[in-house]
Amino acid sequence: MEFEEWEPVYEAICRDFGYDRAGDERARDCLASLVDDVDRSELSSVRDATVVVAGAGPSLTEPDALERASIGDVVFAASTAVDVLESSGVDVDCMVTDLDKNPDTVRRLTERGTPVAVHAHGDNLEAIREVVPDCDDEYVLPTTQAEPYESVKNFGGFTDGDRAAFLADHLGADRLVFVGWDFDDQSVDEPKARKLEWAERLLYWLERRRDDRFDVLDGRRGAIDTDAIPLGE
Ligand SMILES: Nc1ncnc2c1ncn2[C@@H]1O[C@H](COP(=O)(O)OP(=O)(O)OP(=O)(O)O)[C@@H](O)[C@H]1O
Ligand SMILES: Nc1nc2c(c(=O)[nH]1)N=C(CO)CN2
Ligand SMILES: [Mg+2]
Repeated sequence: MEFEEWEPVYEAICRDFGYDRAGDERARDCLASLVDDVDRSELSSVRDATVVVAGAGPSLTEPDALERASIGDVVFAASTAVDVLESSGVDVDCMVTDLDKNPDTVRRLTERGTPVAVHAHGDNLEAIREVVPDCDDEYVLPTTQAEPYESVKNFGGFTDGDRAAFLADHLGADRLVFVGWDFDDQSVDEPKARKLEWAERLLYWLERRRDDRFDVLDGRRGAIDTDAIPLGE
């Protein structure tokens, strides 16, 4: 996605959460100073593949979610969804994270050669400084929600899970299959519930860009009213 297309959505997110764009840019520049722009061919298997996009909602532990997770050619998992899947015997091909939950998993995956898309934003500068230097940076794919800069890319998306879907789309995935997504999770706090609202809105946007090649677990396809919550206006 070109930054010009993403920017109005980004501005709406910043307004909604009171994020400071300069803070996102500082974290992005720090990440750029830690990770070089190298060719990352290990994700080439995504092209034309069925990609499972795992969120870290409570339903991920249900047997039918784990069964669905094993039907994809490739598995992209957000944050702690990696630990849940791997403890159930489902291997993950790419992790997407802002480093706020399970840094040891991030280190372990890069050391074994599994790419981790590490997101820099205004509230995780310390985590970037702490975790990224310990990783095998050949397997760190640096991302930002601000304008891309040097090695740090912007594929679109906001929360760890929807960024995983935008990344898979960017890499040429054929079908996206969603597991572990609980938009109406009553156990989350208010800021997290608002993040999940954005995730839902952004996945609907992605769905419209992708036509049919989108498969949401619980029949939500097309059920989100974006007129009620305008995107980027
Ligand atoms: N019910 C849910 N609870 C948590 N995450 C969910 C849920 N449903 C889907 N997800 C997806 O799984 C991802 C889990 O990542 P994580 O819990 O680290 O959140 P995050 O995006 O870093 O936001 P936060 O700042 O609130 O932690 C979320 O980003 C979201 O996209
Ligand atoms: N500035 C800022 N940006 C974010 C934040 C956050 O807490 N602060 N959380 C996100 C969820 O992955 C994504 N982006
Ligand atoms: Mg996170």
